[in-house]
Amino acid sequence: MLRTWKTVLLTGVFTLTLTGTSYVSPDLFPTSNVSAASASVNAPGQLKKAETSQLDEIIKRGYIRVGMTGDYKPFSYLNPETNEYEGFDVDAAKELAKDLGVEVRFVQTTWSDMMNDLLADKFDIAAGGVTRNTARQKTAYVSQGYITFGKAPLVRAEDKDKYLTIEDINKPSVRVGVNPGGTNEVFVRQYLPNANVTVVDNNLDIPHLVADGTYDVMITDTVEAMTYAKADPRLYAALTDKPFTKSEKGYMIPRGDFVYASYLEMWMDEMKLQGKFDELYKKWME
Ligand SMILES: O=C(O)C(=O)C[C@]1(C(=O)O)C=C[C@@H](O)C=C1
Repeated sequence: MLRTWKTVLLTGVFTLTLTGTSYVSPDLFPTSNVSAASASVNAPGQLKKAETSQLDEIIKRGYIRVGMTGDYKPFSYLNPETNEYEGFDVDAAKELAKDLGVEVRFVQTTWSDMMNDLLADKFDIAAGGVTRNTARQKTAYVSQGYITFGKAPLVRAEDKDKYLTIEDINKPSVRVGVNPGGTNEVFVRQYLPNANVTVVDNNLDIPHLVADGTYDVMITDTVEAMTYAKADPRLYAALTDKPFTKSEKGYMIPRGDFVYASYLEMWMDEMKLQGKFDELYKKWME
């Protein structure tokens, strides 16, 4: 389903860094948008005591609930044929569960709902290509990063030299497809106000709609652009070596739980130290 650009309402501001430039951009998850009911689950500023850590609850429960959108290759993909989640962060979540000695259960969310769903205790951790940013860190706990990437254009192969700057894209004649609620939309709203933008609810549709000529550009993360360009010769991932922005992916858990956060950080340190994230890069990104 397509939605017009004007129907999207996001509020608030946060600061991002565009290669060498500081700028202000809409906040994806402003604290004011968090409903009172969900915020009371673990409201900002409310510190949990070590003995009530969510880490213990997960272990006692016997499974960890991992929130994912399933629409973002190669990090998380809900395969409609098998109804199973696949991807880098699906494998990482299974490793996390193994390390905890519990089962893993995936809970579907959307980029627009992810923060509220986390605060409403629908899952224990948000994963699947979540971009680290200080806006999110104000409301949840965002882990260390595990991969660096940037925003760049995914275009048709025949247009490989056509959309190499913001100015090339920011024109009424350029049709841009973007998913709602994530950092792609933040970027497009901030930098491409003059482009002909359509918000496409299903992120998985956009690369195909670029390939078939419905849109000219998908602004997305370099990792995703490369995945689609590799799978479809009609597509080209531009500027992968010098993207418009630079960010990292991480995981989000409720804030104020020192025991759970420390565990997550040590598990990530170990994933790096033991080369397990490297194995996942090779499997999903090379
Ligand atoms: O919001 C985020 O953290 C994301 O990185 C998710 C996001 C986005 O920016 O919209 C990233 C790329 C995908 O195409 C879809 C979702």
